[in-house]
Amino acid sequence: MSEAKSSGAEAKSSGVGASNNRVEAKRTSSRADAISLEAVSKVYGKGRGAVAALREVTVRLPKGGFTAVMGPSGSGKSTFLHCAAGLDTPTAGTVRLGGTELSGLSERKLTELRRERAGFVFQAFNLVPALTVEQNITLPLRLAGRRADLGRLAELIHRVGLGERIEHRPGQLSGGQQQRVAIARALISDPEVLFADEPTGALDTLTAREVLTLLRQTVDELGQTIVMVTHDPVAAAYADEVLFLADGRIADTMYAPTAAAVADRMIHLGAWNR
Ligand SMILES: Nc1ncnc2c1ncn2[C@@H]1O[C@H](COP(=O)(O)OP(=O)(O)OP(=O)(O)O)[C@@H](O)[C@H]1O
Repeated sequence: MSEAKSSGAEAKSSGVGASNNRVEAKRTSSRADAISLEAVSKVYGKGRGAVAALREVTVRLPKGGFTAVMGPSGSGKSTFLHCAAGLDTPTAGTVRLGGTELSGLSERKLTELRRERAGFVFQAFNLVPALTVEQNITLPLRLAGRRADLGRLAELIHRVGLGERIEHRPGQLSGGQQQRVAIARALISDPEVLFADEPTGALDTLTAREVLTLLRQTVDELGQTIVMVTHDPVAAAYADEVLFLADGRIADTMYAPTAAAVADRMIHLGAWNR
């Protein structure tokens, strides 16, 4: 993130009142939604042992937006991401990905939708050790029985800065390089949404910033939509919008976040009390 964005965002940092006004404006906005959740609840288990991980969450995420999801441990962030991405099924409510309602889909259709319309980046990179960088990046296409668009492949390899490394295997790369391969792999099928679960959780500060800058560039230059779960206020400050979850509900929304404002909000949510 540039200093200019950082200081500009500081000035625009929203209090709860300001953010509510913006939420109001967004509800009437005509921008198409990449994802929408309506009254989504998720309960794990049954009876007295049941845990409500999400409680009637309603939110719309615009196409081309970068949304960070934050909240105390156990607040429902992973469950939110998994339900939004069709990796988990809500107990109640409706999830739409680009207008397609997920609840009506068979497991086979859901798998197809995830493969063709969503990209995933995880904390642990999840690359295949025996495959080269290029083979890892094109793996989702091969699994779908499709050929790589060579122009897109070259553009992505250049974008993630791994032009010299395409024949290398993950074990020969640094953590940051591996995560950049994972990002290229997630983008190769031109997904409607890139879902990232703690993408910088295993990286040192400097490498994390490079990865976050790369994610930010895909939003600014390719119009990519990103939803990213993170514990890190600095990472959240790369997003356009931060959703704060607390006890399975959206407790607040912040636009043009700064690390300081996000950290402050997290302190008020009691995120770091223990
Ligand atoms: N498979 C499961 N079975 C039972 N309870 C679960 C399951 N998955 C999550 N939970 C519970 O649901 C709640 C929300 O969990 P979730 O993992 O979504 O939170 P989180 O905000 O991502 O947490 P963290 O920051 O610690 O990763 C927690 O109380 C958790 O224990």
